[in-house]
Amino acid sequence: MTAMDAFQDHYPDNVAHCYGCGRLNPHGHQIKTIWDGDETVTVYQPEPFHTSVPGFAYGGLIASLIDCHSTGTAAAAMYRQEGRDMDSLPAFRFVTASLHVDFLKPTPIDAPVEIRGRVQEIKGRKVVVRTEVRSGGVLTARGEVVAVQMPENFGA
Ligand SMILES: CCCCCCCCCCCCCCCC(=O)SCCNC(=O)CCNC(=O)[C@H](O)C(C)(C)COP(=O)(O)OP(=O)(O)OC[C@H]1O[C@@H](n2cnc3c(N)ncnc32)[C@H](O)[C@@H]1OP(=O)(O)O
Repeated sequence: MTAMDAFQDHYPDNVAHCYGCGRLNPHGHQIKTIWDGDETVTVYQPEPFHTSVPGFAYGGLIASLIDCHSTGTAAAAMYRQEGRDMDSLPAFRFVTASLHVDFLKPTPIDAPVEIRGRVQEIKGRKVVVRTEVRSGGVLTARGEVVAVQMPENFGA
């Protein structure tokens, strides 16, 4: 892994189709998240069709960015805690158990959105990630995600 590889670049192909973060989903957001010290960062440029009120981004987009930024952060944090390379096996795979978003101000659609995350807690199979969303340096949303390692029988 190089310093600027995104976490999502290391997702195995069989879990790389997520609408928010899968690099193999041509219709998805394909977000890219990296470490910046103890924080994780995603920068995303909304598209004109992500409109809510004209000029502003749809809240569901913001929630989606927080969601996948946080599950990626959870995986990266577990690798970091264990001192393991993100391509090493067994792979850490996280899904969202809980997603909480506070929308503080409208998020402009015509400027890049920056999501910054911090790991609040790692306990067993659970990682809690807190995020802040900014546009042009202005805080527009806050998020908290509980991410849980995907069980073997996921979806059964
Ligand atoms: C990087 C290199 C490669 C890595 C490779 C990565 C691949 C990365 C995969 C890509 C994918 C992306 C994913 C995108 C984000 C989605 O969009 S994921 C899709 C939406 N989410 C889902 O469909 C999940 C559906 N829910 C479930 O399957 C199950 O409820 C869950 C989440 C697996 C949890 O079930 P469980 O395993 O039975 O959990 P359980 O043992 O009861 O609880 C474990 C802990 O979590 C807590 N918890 C469970 N549910 C909740 C809840 N709803 N609220 C709060 N806490 C909860 C429990 O309290 C417990 O905490 P502690 O008591 O230990 O403190």
